[in-house]
Amino acid sequence: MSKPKITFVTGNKKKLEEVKQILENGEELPFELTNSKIDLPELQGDPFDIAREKCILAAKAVNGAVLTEDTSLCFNALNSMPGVYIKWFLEKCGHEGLNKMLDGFDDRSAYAMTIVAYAEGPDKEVMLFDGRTSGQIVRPRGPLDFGWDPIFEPDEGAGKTYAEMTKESKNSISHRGRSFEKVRQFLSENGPKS
Ligand SMILES: O=P(O)(O)OP(=O)(O)OP(=O)(O)OC[C@H]1O[C@@H](n2cnc3c(O)ncnc32)[C@H](O)[C@@H]1O
Ligand SMILES: [Mg+2]
Repeated sequence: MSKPKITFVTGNKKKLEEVKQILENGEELPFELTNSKIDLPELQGDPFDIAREKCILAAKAVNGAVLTEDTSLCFNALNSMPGVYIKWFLEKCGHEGLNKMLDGFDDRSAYAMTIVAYAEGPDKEVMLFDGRTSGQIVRPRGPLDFGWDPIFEPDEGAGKTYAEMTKESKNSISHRGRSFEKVRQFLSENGPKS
């Protein structure tokens, strides 16, 4: 019997790579994860409201079970900004600009947060799963191929930035790893039935 499908809707291929690794690591999943590259609108406001709205749009577009996720990078000295707007700050200001934003402060601490949203279909209840990792904003170190990884040094990363860590190490302590572990637990009991 074929497994029920869940579509992970994201326009970001690095996210997709990590999510596949996180979910494929460990016990076999009772569903098949497929991907759709629909670029969903970047909504504004409270991160949990954004995650919920994005998932509703994705479930309508796919007309089936979907996962979506939103990732924020929150600077404590700036009362959690840029937060959900990190995509635009990174694009416009770069790693150096993000660092400079904190140069007037003693506190360079930050946290990364992923909120995953799941809906079994359009008009179904949306479930949210969050994961957080605390760290420091540092001058860029390591490969430049995924977003702000080179400037985020997690407190549990033995002094390495996310970019300097292996994928396995990053996933084991990351905002995304933590949120998708909750998703795995939930879906192994409550996932779609074929
Ligand atoms: O289609 P979606 O899933 O929304 O993909 P996106 O790239 O638009 O992603 P977000 O809206 O969640 O914006 C988050 C920004 O942070 C970046 N990002 C997300 N996760 C990251 C991670 O684990 N490490 C570094 N950068 C990350 C990502 O490239 C974006 O610039
Ligand atoms: Mg986005």
